[in-house]
Amino acid sequence: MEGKTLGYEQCEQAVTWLRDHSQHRPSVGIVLGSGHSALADQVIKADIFSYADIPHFPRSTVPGHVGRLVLGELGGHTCVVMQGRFHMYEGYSANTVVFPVRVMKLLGVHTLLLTNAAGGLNPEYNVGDIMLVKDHIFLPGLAAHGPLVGPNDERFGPRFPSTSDAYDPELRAIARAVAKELKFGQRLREGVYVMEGGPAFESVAECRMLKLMGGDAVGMSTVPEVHVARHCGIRVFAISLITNLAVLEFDSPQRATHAEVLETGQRSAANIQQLIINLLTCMPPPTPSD
Ligand SMILES: O=P(O)(O)O[C@H]1O[C@H](CO)[C@@H](O)[C@H]1O
Ligand SMILES: Nc1nc2[nH]cnc2c(=O)[nH]1
Repeated sequence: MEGKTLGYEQCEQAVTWLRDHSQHRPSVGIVLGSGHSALADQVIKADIFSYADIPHFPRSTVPGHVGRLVLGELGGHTCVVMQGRFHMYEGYSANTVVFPVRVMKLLGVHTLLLTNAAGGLNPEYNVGDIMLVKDHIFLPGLAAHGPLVGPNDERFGPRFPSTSDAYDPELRAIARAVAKELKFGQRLREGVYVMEGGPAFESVAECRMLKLMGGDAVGMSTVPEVHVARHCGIRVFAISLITNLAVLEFDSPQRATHAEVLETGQRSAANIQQLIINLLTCMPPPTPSD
């Protein structure tokens, strides 16, 4: 496990560097999941930085995560877009995984949109469906392997944040309306995302357990970022692209592969991009209580 703690001062140093290198002052953050990098190509007046050049930023090690931060305009908002995220299974601590979200906060971001690739646990789901995340089960977090474990820095937020209201209902309602306009029909779902640690895909018994627990989709990311965003008062919206179906039958020949995850991501790129850009176009600023 990589051990350096990235705190407020390191966030400030990254922010100073970004402000020195870009005129953009983003109010919306976007984190792109496995195979979703192409959305960043839609950003206009883009300033593009390799993670390797930004102070304290970790490196992307997973195929489908390009490793660049893009600042510019998208859907009428000034955005900072992560073309690739970090995962705990890469050997990064939870604190490191969420560093960019805290940098976003200090950059002035008030709303965070997250995408991920996930396996469908809900038997009604099909590959290519898009699930609005309405809640999560944070398996590592329940065992105190989350980004808020350790000394609490009150400059970011309180010791005991609530998470029962993590996924903004107003943004989900707008996304439902946008999906209707785009004629997504049954491909638009709303459900519970389970985060497990990875990197192994689940066994059959594990998939059955996660489904019984109330999970609709399973992945290896997103919730650490959500915890930290909510801790520092950022409004959150998240979607899962169902890239594969969880294997729920013993002796099934079906296997999850990262290649299938990336292929489905490519095939569904246009839908994800339309949904996010139209959501941004319709998105009001947050109310003062957010
Ligand atoms: O959650 P994102 O980053 O989209 O990626 C998902 O896809 C990868 C597995 O194929 C894992 O990293 C899983 O978390
Ligand atoms: N854990 C997990 N992560 C995924 N990411 C994309 N598909 C899957 C999956 O089936 N399981």
